[in-house]
Amino acid sequence: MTLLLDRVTFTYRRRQRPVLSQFTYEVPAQGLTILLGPNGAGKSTTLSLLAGTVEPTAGRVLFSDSNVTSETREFRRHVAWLPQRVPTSPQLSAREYVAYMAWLKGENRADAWARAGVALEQVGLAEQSGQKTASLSGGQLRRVGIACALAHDARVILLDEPTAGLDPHQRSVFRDVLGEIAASVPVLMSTHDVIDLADAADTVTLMASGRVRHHGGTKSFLDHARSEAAPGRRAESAYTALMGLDGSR
Ligand SMILES: Nc1ncnc2c1ncn2[C@@H]1O[C@H](COP(=O)(O)OP(=O)(O)OP(=O)(O)O)[C@@H](O)[C@H]1O
Repeated sequence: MTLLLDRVTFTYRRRQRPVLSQFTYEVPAQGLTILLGPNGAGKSTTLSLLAGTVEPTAGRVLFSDSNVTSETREFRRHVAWLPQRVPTSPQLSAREYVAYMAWLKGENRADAWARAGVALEQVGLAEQSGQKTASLSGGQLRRVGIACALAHDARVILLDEPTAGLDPHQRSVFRDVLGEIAASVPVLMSTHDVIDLADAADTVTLMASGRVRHHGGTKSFLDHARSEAAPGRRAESAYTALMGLDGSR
């Protein structure tokens, strides 16, 4: 599996300056990659382009060497995508909703229903699976969205700030789930939870102003931390140093 942006330029309507310009980025083919960066860095735009939900102004999005814009159906079957705002159907129960999304991704009805049950269990929502999505909390809805990403045969999983709105316990549950999933399917996720997740990631990509500022294994990211940083603060310290927020750039 390869999924990449090849010299992509992207400009939002009614904006003059492109958010991304001649931007090339390949999703690492294995493990968990976290996409870090300040607000407005271009993380969501990058993920939306990789997910095929927006089209580049110029350049190509390639999935296993096929141009995504021309192979959209096949591509959507194999790419799981959780946007920042999880779209739901309030009249459906959590399980019906997840099963419906899996069916849209090409699972047959029986498999979609079975997989929805397993995915909701994975995200700790087994007890709420019969509840209408309209009655779920924001954090629970986010977990329903994560379950949708897990309920079909994805070859790559893209998650835009999946931990936003989760309480500390659920964040740690999610981290464990993610570790299990990323062992077999590559996962790229954006996050602001640097401290929580940098240690769990295999690869860290740091974006700023539409460019990759740092990309590499987690160790090489953490090596940028100040030597006096406490063990629990190394990721934050590395982020600060690489962003030049400590006056080093
Ligand atoms: N729908 C839109 N229309 C116009 N401009 C947009 C739109 N969405 C994002 N932008 C702009 O594009 C730039 C990149 O935004 P993007 O959401 O990709 O950043 P981000 O790194 O995901 O930020 P955050 O951490 O706040 O989610 C920002 O300047 C933002 O204001």
